Amino acid sequence: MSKVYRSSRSAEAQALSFEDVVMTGLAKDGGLFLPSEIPQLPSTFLKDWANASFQELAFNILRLYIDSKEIPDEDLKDLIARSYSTFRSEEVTPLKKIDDDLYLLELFHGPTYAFKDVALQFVGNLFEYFLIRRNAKKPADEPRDVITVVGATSGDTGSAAIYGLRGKKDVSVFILYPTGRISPIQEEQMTTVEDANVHTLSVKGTFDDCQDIVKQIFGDVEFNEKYHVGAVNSINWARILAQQTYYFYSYFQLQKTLKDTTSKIRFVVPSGNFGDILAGYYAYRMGLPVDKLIIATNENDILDRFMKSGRYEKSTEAEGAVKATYSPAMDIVISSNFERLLWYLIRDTVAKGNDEEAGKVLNSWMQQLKTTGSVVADEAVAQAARTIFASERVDNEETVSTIKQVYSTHPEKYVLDPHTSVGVTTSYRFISKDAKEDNIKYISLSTAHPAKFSEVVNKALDTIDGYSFEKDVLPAELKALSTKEKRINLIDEASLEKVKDAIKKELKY
Ligand SMILES: Cc1ncc(COP(=O)(O)O)c(C=O)c1O
Ligand SMILES: N[C@@H](CCOP(=O)(O)O)C(=O)O
Repeated sequence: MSKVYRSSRSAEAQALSFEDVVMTGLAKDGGLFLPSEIPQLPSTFLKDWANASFQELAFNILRLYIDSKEIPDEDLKDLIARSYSTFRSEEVTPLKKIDDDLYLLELFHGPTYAFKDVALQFVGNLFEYFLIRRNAKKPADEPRDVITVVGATSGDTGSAAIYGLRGKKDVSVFILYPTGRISPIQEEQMTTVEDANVHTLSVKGTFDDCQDIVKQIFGDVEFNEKYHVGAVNSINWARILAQQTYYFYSYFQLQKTLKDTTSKIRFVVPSGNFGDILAGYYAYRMGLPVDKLIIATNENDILDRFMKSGRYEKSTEAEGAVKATYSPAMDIVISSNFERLLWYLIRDTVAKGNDEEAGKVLNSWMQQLKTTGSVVADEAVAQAARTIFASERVDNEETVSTIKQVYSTHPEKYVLDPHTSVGVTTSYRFISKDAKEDNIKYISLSTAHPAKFSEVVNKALDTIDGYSFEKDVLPAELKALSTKEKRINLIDEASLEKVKDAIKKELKY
């Protein structure tokens, strides 16, 4: 059972608790925290867990990673119950049949209509739980423990983090987003929240610039000591952990629908920062019978190129600049969580099972990536990735045409969001190559509600008779946002100092 965490870049194992890892976010050496051993599922889990609710499954999985001395059973159950009581679907993440071989895992039934809610509702409650416990032990004359959350978003993490943390005592939230590169509804979701502990910074630059500034803030010892910086991005291990539940839940849901336990199950995941699919990798390593994890990228295709060539490098076009695509939340060049996967792959191959050596090799690769923009992985590492992962790249035109095709052929006129469409396009490419006797079923992750991306959805569907965005797609709750006042704080340059100054100005200490 894994209870010890280490940094992906450090040679030394650090005996860190789950609480340390969650509250610290990023390791001091710039690496990501990961469990050195991945816990294994009980041998009877396929039978025992098959009929569990989402909440029961979440408990079973989290319990394998979090010691009951750190969070007792009763408290963990309460955290889980509160985190998923805010979802509009009783199942939390229901499965929807699209075709005989294709199912959509709808992850957008939380407060902000994006998959991030599944983890960030829980992470918000976790921060609060740890802070209440820490402060309860403090004498009245000592300063209270606080946390200053600093996060970067390409649109969805920001609002999900804000809705997970708004109004929470001793927590301040600062979300950086790239000016003009998120959808209007995403900006409204973040900037219309009135709680005094919530702040947004619209930064002139790309998501990668924002993510880079956030990582630099974590590396700033003085700033960190004063403000106690915390992470809501998927660099925070708790995000990856909480996302594992829906792989298990959908696996069992599909098995029940199929009544044929011999089917192979593949997950297709629209990917950017690699946090969502990485949760699937942990589920697989724990023992969930997954046939393949398929990475679906948009035209920002660093992950697809790695899978095909073993080279992890920024695009050769325009010095690796990010492209603005129809699936903007995935407009990311460097996928921060890919580092966690590389650590396991390196350890299992070139480092011959040695944790310290894996950290050393990965550290040198990450330095090389930073300085030259490119790393060539050992063939053994690339091969190890290919044993479970596959990938495809989807362009804007295909994204739009799949939205149109699914709407036109599905009996309920199902509307995909553009990120989900990248996954569905990828799924159809695989399905077209499968033989019937392969007996493969695809679960494609639906990562956001289509209403968040009106421009692309309308581009696909506007010419179809009878289609109406307002009537068929837009929930009243999101429609109401446009009438609220936005608080926009512009940072005119992607500058660490300017962001730090903006945070200091708001916190006033
Ligand atoms: C709607 C949507 N789909 C897909 C992704 C990609 O997920 P990940 O960054 O975990 O790979 C994101 C952003 O993270 C997103 O917001
Ligand atoms: N697509 C994300 C980018 C941040 O990714 P994260 O999973 O690391 O928080 C977003 O929508 O903000």
